[in-house]
Amino acid sequence: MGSFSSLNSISIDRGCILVKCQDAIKNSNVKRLSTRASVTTSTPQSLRLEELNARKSEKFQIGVLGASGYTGSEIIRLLAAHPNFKITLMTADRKAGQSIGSVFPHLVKQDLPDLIAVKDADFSNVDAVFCCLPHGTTQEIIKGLPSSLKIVDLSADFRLRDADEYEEWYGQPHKALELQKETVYGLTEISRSEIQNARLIANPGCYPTSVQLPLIPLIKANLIGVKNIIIDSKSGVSGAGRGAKEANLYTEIAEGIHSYGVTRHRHVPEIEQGLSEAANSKVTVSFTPHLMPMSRGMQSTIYVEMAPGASTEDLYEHLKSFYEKEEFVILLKKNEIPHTRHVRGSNYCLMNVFPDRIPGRAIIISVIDNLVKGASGQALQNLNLMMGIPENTGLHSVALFP
Ligand SMILES: NC(=O)C1=CN([C@@H]2O[C@H](COP(=O)(O)OP(=O)(O)OC[C@H]3O[C@@H](n4cnc5c(N)ncnc54)[C@H](OP(=O)(O)O)[C@@H]3O)[C@@H](O)[C@H]2O)C=CC1
Ligand SMILES: CC(=O)N[C@@H](CCC(=O)OP(=O)(O)O)C(=O)O
Repeated sequence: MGSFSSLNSISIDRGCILVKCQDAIKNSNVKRLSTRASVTTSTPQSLRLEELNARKSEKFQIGVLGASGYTGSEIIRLLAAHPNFKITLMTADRKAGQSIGSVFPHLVKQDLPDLIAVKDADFSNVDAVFCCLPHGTTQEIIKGLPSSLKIVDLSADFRLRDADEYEEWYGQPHKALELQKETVYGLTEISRSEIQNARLIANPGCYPTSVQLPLIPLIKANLIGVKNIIIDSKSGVSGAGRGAKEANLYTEIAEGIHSYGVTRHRHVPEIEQGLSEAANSKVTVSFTPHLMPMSRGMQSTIYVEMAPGASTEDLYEHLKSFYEKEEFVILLKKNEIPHTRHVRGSNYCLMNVFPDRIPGRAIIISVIDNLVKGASGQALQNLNLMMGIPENTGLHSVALFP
């Protein structure tokens, strides 16, 4: 087992002891899964430290299914600086048989295995996988994986709890309903304790992440009404994946805004599911997504009715206290406008609340990088939790600016 050479500081963060060490992990022997250490007042501190010291030096073998796509390559980029996760298996479909450097030249220097087809993959030494595959395909593949594997699924296949709703929005019956029952929806800041103990995570969609992070706390606190929520969202083109067709060509997207999914987009039921759970009643929303001429980034501008007597100041103060201790969700100073260029390449969600000209209404703006907090970054946050290591491991990169 590997070990840290020195222990510098200890802190307690969201129920976990964080141990900061000066040196990187020295050895890279592979250990299998372990659980997260929760702090209890009855636990002898010395024992806990030993356990955490051991855990911080553990290495886990990671598979990336769909490594030749945008979210797969983003996982590889993030794991390049991860001390505990080593990618030992990578799959592709049409690109199976190729090296990662031939598919993504920016990754040529990474020490990684070649891409293989899922059917040829040996999972016997793999501890956990990120599934970065198209929805529909994913459920069949996950069904065939060993039940010992921890899985973070970036597709939409396990996000909707209602099988009929899945069929209605995704146009085919769900084929792995038994797995659906054990799935935890991985909006990290909202469901942290369930995620820690989960085996299979449905990583949220990018639009639903940008919308639910501000709205769920406000709905739970009864500060906004659940009627007349209007969501106007904009996404970078990478949101459509690397296999995107004509509609995503440079000539179609550059120098313009492209609305799509008007009146019907498959993220509507996912957003409504999360908000309805927060409200304990059925919530419906108006949602229109747009493609913007940028590679990555996402903004949701959300128009809400405030609860009788509530003010934008109340909404602001509630979000401030709700996210005060969170590393990746940041409520900006009053009047500061969130911009997508301030989250490019980072796992941050920036948000703010503004008064509407119409009395009783408020405008909320939230921004994320669709490939990071909207996909691979949140997926890594979740797997860190599932493996019992600090949630922010490998997620320290600040935004690329300008
Ligand atoms: N892009 C984004 O911003 C976000 C995406 N997501 C979701 O994450 C998942 C991956 O998205 P993204 O990376 O953008 O998609 P890409 O189209 O960029 O990549 C898809 C990957 O899946 C592989 N693949 C395709 N079909 C099959 C198949 N039948 N069997 C096995 N492997 C297959 C591809 O291999 P090959 O290259 O060889 O064809 C590729 O590696 C999707 O479900 C997407 O909806 C979620 C949040 C945000
Ligand atoms: C720009 C663009 O095309 N975006 C995708 C959503 C990306 C995403 O989050 O998709 P999943 O739900 O599959 O994870 C879309 O609108 O379908």
